[in-house]
Amino acid sequence: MSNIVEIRDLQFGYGERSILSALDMDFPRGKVIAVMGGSGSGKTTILRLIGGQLSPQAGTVSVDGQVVHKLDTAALYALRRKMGMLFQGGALFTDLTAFENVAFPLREHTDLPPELIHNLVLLKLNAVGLRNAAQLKPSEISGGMARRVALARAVALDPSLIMYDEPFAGLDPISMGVTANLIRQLNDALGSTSILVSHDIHESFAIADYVYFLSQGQIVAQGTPAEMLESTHPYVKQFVHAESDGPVPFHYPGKSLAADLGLEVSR
Ligand SMILES: Nc1ncnc2c1ncn2[C@@H]1O[C@H](COP(=O)(O)OP(=O)(O)OP(=O)(O)O)[C@@H](O)[C@H]1O
Repeated sequence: MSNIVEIRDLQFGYGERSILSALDMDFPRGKVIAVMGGSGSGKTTILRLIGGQLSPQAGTVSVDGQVVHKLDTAALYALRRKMGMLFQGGALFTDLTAFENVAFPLREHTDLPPELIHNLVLLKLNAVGLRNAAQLKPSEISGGMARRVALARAVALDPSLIMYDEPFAGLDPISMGVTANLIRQLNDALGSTSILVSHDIHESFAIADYVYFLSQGQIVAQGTPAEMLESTHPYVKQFVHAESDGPVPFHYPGKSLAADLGLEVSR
């Protein structure tokens, strides 16, 4: 099957509040796919549905040909083993060294002998340029380096699907570029598929093969980064060119300013 993840006619809400509706998305194998949209548009919720932390009210999410919400606990656990996840903020265990952080999933999910774990961890740290920082703790490295350790940890088990939730948040421009390039390199070196949830147009467009734009729980535009840069869709234009007003209004809806200032002429 050419798509590692397929979302079909998906409906999801928290309680009564609908978050995603009639959602269809494809994530082809080997690609880096960006899911973009404003705060609260439902991006993280999509990752949680793919990871099976949430179940849809209707429709399906399939990963590797299996409908996620129909799996029993053992099958879901086995599927999750194929997924790597970089959570928002990419929090590391603060009292463990970079080495121990990356070793953690290997010790948790495999019975590999210690020498092999040792070598695998050094290879992962080497891939993110931090082999020589193996014995440092998060408080002893920069935020950008910590994010790279978190990347190494996310790919420790050679996942076939890697999900990144806002991997560029809080990084300086140089670290952002380094992180973006690493996401692409790790994807291609491992032959995996990456889903990148981000607000950051510049970094995401630089490495993504395909982009989905999500607004109010629906896909409003999709295509290659080049196609999205040329798009005349009002939401995409507002997002890509960082315009303050457009389909996403600058003003929180409500009374007009004139009404609030008592200047509205009554007819
Ligand atoms: N556990 C929850 N219970 C109720 N509502 C929630 C819960 N988690 C998220 N929401 C709401 O669902 C909506 C979508 O949230 P989600 O985190 O998927 O958005 P997002 O696009 O990832 O936003 P951001 O970029 O700000 O992280 C938001 O309005 C949020 O307030």
